[in-house]
Amino acid sequence: MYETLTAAQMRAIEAEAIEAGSVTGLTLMERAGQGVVDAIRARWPDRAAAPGRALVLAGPGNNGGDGFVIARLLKTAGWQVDLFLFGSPEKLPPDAKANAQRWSELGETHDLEQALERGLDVARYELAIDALFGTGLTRPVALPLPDLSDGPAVVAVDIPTGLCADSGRRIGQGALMRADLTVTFHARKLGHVLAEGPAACGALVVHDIGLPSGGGETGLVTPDPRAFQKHQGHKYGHGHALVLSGPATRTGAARLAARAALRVGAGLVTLGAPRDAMAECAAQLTAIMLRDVEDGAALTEMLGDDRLNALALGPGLGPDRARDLAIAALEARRATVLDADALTAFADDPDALFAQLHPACVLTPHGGEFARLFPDLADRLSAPAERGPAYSKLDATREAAARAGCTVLYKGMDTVIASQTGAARIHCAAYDRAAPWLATAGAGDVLTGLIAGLLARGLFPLTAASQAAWLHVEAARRFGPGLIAEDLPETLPAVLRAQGA
Ligand SMILES: NC(=O)C1=CN([C@@H]2O[C@H](COP(=O)(O)OP(=O)(O)OC[C@H]3O[C@@H](n4cnc5c(N)ncnc54)[C@H](OP(=O)(O)O)[C@@H]3O)[C@@H](O)[C@H]2O)[C@@H](O)CC1
Ligand SMILES: [K+]
Repeated sequence: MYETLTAAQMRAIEAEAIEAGSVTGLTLMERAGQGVVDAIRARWPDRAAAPGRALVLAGPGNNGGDGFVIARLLKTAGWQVDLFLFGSPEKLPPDAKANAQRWSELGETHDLEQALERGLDVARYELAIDALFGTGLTRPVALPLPDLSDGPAVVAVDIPTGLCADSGRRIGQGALMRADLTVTFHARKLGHVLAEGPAACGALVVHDIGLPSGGGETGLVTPDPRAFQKHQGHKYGHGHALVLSGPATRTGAARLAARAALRVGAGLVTLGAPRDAMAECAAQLTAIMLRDVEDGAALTEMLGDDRLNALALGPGLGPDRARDLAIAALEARRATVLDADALTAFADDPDALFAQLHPACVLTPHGGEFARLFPDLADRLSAPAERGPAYSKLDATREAAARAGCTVLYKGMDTVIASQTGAARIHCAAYDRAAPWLATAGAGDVLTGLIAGLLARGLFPLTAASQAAWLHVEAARRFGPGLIAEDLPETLPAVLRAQGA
């Protein structure tokens, strides 16, 4: 699992290494600047081989200090470099000031605000370095920054200026410098993987500057093959998932979920459908079993069979059936995934749901469902972020999980999974995990089924939800263009095989 850091955690790691005497701030800054120049060379070898004009925008802190290092290294490599500083050279912190001094032996330091007033002609540059603000950004950037979108290749040092490193949100209505390439140091920050981060960063490179690992608390989900491997044994040894279906003509969502649960390795999967939907479901199912579950009372009776060890309900149920079944399901205290209508059904009284949830449950809301159950958290998340560190999707999901008393998987390109104990993971479907074809009808139902299947196999809720999120995206990436929800369970065998399952 890759760790992600907050700005404060990154500062603490850096300070500890410097205090221990293992490295100096100046060395770290040099390594950071060198890392950016190396990444530029790797990404644009043609431009690096025939260096043109480069624009370096440096800020008043150590991000600006990195900018001075980069200006020097680019100039030494043959680029014509123009450097503009926001703020005064005398007020730079010590390491940045030392690098400003070294730069002054090679080129001039122009005043950025004056240049912007006069009008900065960005079209003359092939490369622009954004070293204005990094992890130290705490308030909106009050600068009329030039639009670089049609001009030079833009490289953000550490994080695009204007983005909060802890939330990936834009601070205020201030400027946001979108980059083609972002080079960060030591580890990803939360802002690279949440909210607007991935869209603003372009490609992301993490450059090692020789700091010890550890210090972060939220990891990015990576596959755990042990979660997928199937040990020898009877089918009942791999669990029995029950997926509840909606009425006739609305059974597709539950059937998709059931198929995903079976493909991910649950020993048995049963679809529980109301009487009017039995014929429709029977015509569609083979390996998946079918039982008549008319209402909550019927479900309670059925759950007398304790081999049914994981439930999935929500997709296609309709709110009334969803509420009735959810109450019965939660009373039975089984591992249970609640999605879609099973969340919306409690929009008028979320506390009634929270009172019944227990630690073996997983809620899988998308943005709208999250707002219905946790309106105050959603409001905080959508209110403009005036200061950094801003309230993040990670903060909101953690609070939601604590309130619900169970695991919450808050869907999105930046899926956040948190348990009621505060443990959390992020699955970022961007950069080398981008899965644009996953935005398709029914994909969420498949995710519900994957979680239920892994719960049936005995995984803990946080692990089941995290690994399901990874499998879901991996299947979409493997299938690629033209993907529809039905393809996801069918692509799973190849995904699992590749993971050594
Ligand atoms: N940590 C590490 O290991 C390494 C870090 N390195 C580099 O250092 C960067 C972090 O440096 P940093 O802490 O000096 O912060 P940075 O982003 O340069 O901001 C500077 C100051 O600006 C201020 N300020 C804030 N918002 C503002 C606004 N809107 N408008 C005006 N001013 C504003 C605020 O000060 P304030 O005014 O609030 O006192 C803030 O402190 C990091 O991103 C990386 O590039 C590398 O060298 C390698 C090792
Ligand atoms: K920056």
